[in-house]
Amino acid sequence: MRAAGDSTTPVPESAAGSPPAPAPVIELDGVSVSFDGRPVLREVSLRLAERRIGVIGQNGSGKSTLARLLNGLVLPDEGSVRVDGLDTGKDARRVRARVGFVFQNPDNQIVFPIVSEDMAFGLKNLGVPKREIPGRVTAALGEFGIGHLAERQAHLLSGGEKQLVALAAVMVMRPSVVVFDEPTTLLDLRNRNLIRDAVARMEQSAVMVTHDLDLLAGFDRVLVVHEGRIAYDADPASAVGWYREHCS
Ligand SMILES: Nc1ncnc2c1ncn2[C@@H]1O[C@H](COP(=O)(O)OP(=O)(O)OP(=O)(O)O)[C@@H](O)[C@H]1O
Repeated sequence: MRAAGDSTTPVPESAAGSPPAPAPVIELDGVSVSFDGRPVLREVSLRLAERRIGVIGQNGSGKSTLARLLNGLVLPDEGSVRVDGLDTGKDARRVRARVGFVFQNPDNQIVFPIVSEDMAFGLKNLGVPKREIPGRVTAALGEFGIGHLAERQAHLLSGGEKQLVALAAVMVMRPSVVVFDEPTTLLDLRNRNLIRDAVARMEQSAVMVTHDLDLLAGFDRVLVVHEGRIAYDADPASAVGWYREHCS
């Protein structure tokens, strides 16, 4: 087990050359969640402050529910979740501005027909001045090497292109942490590697739920969720080793 904040991974430099802001602190305190009276997460307490955190575990163990708690998509039945001190239930808007969420299926996330319109919509909602929006959209698409998709119809893109657009649409909002729920499940090897490399380059913090254990190489910390509890919490090699031994 390791304490939060003892990462030894070098912190990436931002595009401007200045070090990024410190990773936000996410605190879960005695969190339990049930669906239809069935417990899914049980008394989970965690302090998450590392830049790269993986979440692994068997199907149905509670990983997505844990991920959704982090930006208030799911609220705890008991206990609390705080992001830099903001309660995910009471301060939902401010929490969502800090914590972006990339869904497994980008179709759940892309709303507007044209890629640039979809990205602009999120910025308008955030209250970003109109004159700044095109520049931010262009920069975010360029960051992921998909500037050429700006005027394309989102629903006609390939699965990998859609996933990159969904990631850019979250990143354009400049969250300080991005939660990924199985972002590579629908992708071929090339696009899976594109996502892996994009995540590695991100200056923001990332929490990633995945069954693709190789994605977690170089992460600071990996949580193993088992039957609704954090069964193991360690560096990637130890956590993956524990998971293989106890959960296969
Ligand atoms: N909104 C919901 N309503 C009812 N049950 C739910 C809901 N969300 C999740 N569950 C149930 O909670 C349990 C945990 O689901 P969760 O999606 O968190 O698991 P997971 O570890 O992410 O699984 P997987 O690896 O299969 O994606 C499952 O039994 C699931 O059916």
